[in-house]
Amino acid sequence: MKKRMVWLITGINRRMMKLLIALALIAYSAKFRHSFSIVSLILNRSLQENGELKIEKKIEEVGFFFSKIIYIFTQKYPPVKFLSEKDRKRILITGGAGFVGSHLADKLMMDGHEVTVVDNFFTGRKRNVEHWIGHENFELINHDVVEPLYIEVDQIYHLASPASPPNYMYNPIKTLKTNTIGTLNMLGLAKRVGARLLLASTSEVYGDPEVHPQSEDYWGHVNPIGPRACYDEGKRVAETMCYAYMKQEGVEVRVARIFNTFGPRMHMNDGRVVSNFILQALQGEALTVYGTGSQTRAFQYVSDLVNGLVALMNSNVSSPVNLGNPEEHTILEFAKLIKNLVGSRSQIQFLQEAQDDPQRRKPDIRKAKMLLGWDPVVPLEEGLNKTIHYFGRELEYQANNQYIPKPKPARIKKGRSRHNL
Ligand SMILES: O=C(O)[C@H]1O[C@H](OP(=O)(O)OP(=O)(O)OC[C@H]2O[C@@H](n3ccc(=O)[nH]c3=O)[C@H](O)[C@@H]2O)[C@H](O)[C@@H](O)[C@@H]1O
Repeated sequence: MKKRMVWLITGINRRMMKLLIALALIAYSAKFRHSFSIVSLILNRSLQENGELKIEKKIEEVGFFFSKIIYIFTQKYPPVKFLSEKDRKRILITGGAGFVGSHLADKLMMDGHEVTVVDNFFTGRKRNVEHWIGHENFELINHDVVEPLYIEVDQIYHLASPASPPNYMYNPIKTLKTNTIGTLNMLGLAKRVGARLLLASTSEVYGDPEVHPQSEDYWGHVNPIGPRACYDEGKRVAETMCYAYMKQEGVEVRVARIFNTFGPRMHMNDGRVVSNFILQALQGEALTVYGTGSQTRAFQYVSDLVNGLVALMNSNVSSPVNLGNPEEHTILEFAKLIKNLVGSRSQIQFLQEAQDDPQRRKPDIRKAKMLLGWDPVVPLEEGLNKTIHYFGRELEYQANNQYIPKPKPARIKKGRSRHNL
């Protein structure tokens, strides 16, 4: 009997507690007095008409309604698709806090996958992925791929490496380690967990090409001991490693040869031509053209590249595929275009030509078109305007933080060997 009484009292208390908590929650979440008075009205009427159970039900309903509204208004992440367990993949992006990696992370997250970003923040930045931090499908790991990594994943996008010439030349040994040991580690991981690996290779494997435009069957023209070799040769051996793991261990590999890419989230001090010219034009400084400016490049917007990477990863094409926009321009034309789009009065200044600078570069993308159904769709000017807008905002941000970045010149770190190899 005593036991039953205790049970009854605690039962009532539980119910009362629930009631009080629900009321407190509603009062807190409704925030606005007006909404709160409506809630009280509903509650008062219910109190008179129904018994305690009905009130409780009503409170739960109202509470649920408000929590839904609050969820909608306080949702801090970009919208994410729901994928069933069967379709949802666990995806690792090495270098995922970098320029391309962070855009890829956005796409895969919004498509509903579970994304793990690994970055050593050498050129990547937390700011690029901060909008996902705390999301249940997202994880950010501060890790250098030169060290082994032990996680369970289905797909690996291996992007980790500095990609801008001044950055990769800054510490060539580290660039080599990242592209060789780092790639071996990721292939080892892919083998252990049965994941598919996509290597972000580069148009630089073609070196200073003697064939124009460059198709995937061209073997390239690379100086193995020049200043760019740490990157060119590092990526070439990374490709070799992929195919060794494929043949010997049965690892599924995909190799994307990425041509010049630009867009928001390029680092202000990146040192590549797009960021340098935009920054110079916005700050009214001279646009620095290396050499005569007659060397050519073809620039693709980052969203096109990301779509190509995902299409390649999910295709059955294991041989290398070029991803780039074939619209070719001289660097001088490009300087004039950016100056016009910014509406800048900057001069154009001709500086010494960079050593081993590829003279002509343009992708042959017939393979990607045919096998992936992929084609770049963002026009150059549209992409540039978006990038200019982004850099304008970045300059404001930096100014508020009392830091005005300068475009990075193409030179090797002070104190290191300056021998011209
Ligand atoms: O943008 C990219 O995605 C590519 O950038 C670099 O390749 P590169 O073509 O040398 O890129 P930039 O440094 O942007 O140079 C492009 C051209 O502009 C010239 N340049 C660069 C910077 C500058 O201030 N002025 C200037 O005239 C360079 O000499 C070069 O001829 C990387 O090596 C590639 O891996 C990467 O894929």
